Amino acid sequence: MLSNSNIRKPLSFFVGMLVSLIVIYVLYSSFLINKLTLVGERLFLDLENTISQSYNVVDRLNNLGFSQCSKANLFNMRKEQFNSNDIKDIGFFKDGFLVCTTGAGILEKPIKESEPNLIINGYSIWVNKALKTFESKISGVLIQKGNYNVVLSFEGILKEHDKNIQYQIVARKNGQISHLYGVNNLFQNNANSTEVVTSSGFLSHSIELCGNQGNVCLAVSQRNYIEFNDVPSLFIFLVIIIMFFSGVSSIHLFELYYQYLRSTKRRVRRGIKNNRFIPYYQAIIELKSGKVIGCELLARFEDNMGALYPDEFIPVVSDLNKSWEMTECLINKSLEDFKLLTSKDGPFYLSINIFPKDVNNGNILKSSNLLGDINKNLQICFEITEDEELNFSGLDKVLNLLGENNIKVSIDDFGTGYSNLSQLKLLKIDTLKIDKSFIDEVETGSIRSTLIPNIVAIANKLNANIIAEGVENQLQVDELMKMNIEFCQGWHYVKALPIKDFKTYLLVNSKFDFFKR
Ligand SMILES: Nc1nc2c(ncn2[C@@H]2O[C@H](COP(=O)(O)O[C@H]3[C@@H](O)[C@H](n4cnc5c(=O)[nH]c(N)nc54)O[C@@H]3COP(=O)(O)O)[C@@H](O)[C@H]2O)c(=O)[nH]1
Repeated sequence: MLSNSNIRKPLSFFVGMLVSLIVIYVLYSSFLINKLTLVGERLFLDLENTISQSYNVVDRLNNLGFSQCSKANLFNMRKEQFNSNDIKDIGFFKDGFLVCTTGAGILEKPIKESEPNLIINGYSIWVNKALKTFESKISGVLIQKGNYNVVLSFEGILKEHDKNIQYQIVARKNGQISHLYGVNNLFQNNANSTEVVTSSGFLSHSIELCGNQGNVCLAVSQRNYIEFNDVPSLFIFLVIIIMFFSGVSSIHLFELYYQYLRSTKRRVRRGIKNNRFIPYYQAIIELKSGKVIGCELLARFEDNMGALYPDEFIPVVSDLNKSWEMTECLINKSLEDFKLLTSKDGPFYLSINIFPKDVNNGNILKSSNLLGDINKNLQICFEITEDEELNFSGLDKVLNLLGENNIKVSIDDFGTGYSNLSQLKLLKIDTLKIDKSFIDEVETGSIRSTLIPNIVAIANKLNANIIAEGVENQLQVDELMKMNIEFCQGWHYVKALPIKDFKTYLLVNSKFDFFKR
């Protein structure tokens, strides 16, 4: 599905938009939670100050020791109220009756003290108490101790804070919640201590926290986007713009990722890991008789994205320094392919391409583990290309390996690279493979083809066989035979085949056979 760009691009655009929407939501939510936490903590500090100031006022007045609602007593009560922002009224009690208040003065009819809603730290608290001195039209929070009470309003504290935020102040005693001020039921009883507890819904966020003793708690909540109340369209416009750009960038990012997924480098790396290399075999023919005498192993690669040509993957394998891994995988597979080969006509010549770098770095020595117990009808030949100079520092060991395992050596693409005669002599070369570029147009006497007799002369000096590569027609066959070339391979005879087809080819064109399993 992803290989179809008509689907891939809209899909990645949509995914990019969705991801950016989620990111916007998460970022905006965490911004709101942080903001609410800051507001809540500051508010709670103000709240605690207000309450403790009220306690102090009540304590200070009690300490003055008035027993009557005298002028001096009222004066002191009014002075305390004047000095406070949050105390709206102060009352004086005598024998359980409210006898005067700063707001109403001396009451004609004293008011009987009722049961408090809560008692915290010895202070009685009335919640949302309708004040009789104001004909029950005003309610407030009352705090009383000894002969004095104060009427508190939290409005002052809350007024200073953000209008877009909702608050609830509650008192909590024995697990029972009493609403003190603000929006009812905002506090969900999630907080137990001064630790801020946050909760998020899809469209709103809230925090809760309580005082040291957990008696007074605060809930603060804000609906998402409320800040944009004045300009909701601006907010929506901004979100859409961000989503659009994310969608477009995600198309580009995904295309880059898709290219990476399909890159030859990644496919080859995975191919090495998963043994994706398949041996194909191209027959080597004796020109005189037309008989098959062996084959060259040629690597093929296929994965779920399709096939890669050797010219694409061979350089990448080399760049990734995975040449030996690939060769090892192919040797193992081909030894298995030819395990049951039988011969009535001499050994079967199996030519395996080896990267020059694996000769230079000694990786080739690892092949002795693979070649220990192979079919005796096989004559293994390591084919080394001329495209890289051989470094002979480890030659002794390489020669030992070749000797011990009866492995022959051929030089591939001869005439195009770095080989020199003394090196070839040292390696005891068995075969020179003449590069296809010499064979092309041999029938018309191309300039390059006129060099073939020189290669034949070198091979004679080395006592080596010659295989002509890339033979494509009978005219070339005729010319090569005239030049005393004995062996060849090329599409004129057969292309490289997978083992199943190559077996059939062998059965028809040679005396080699396979035991039936
Ligand atoms: N180190 C390794 N190199 C390998 C291995 N397998 C392949 N190769 C190298 O990759 C190059 C390309 O190989 P490939 O595409 O397999 O081509 C080979 C033949 O298919 C092609 N050929 C053979 N006959 C003809 C022909 O008549 N006409 C024509 N146009 N092409 C023909 O030539 C390639 C054989 O090359 P060579 O190895 O030089 O004999 C190539 O350089 C391979 O060497 C591997 O396992 N390891």
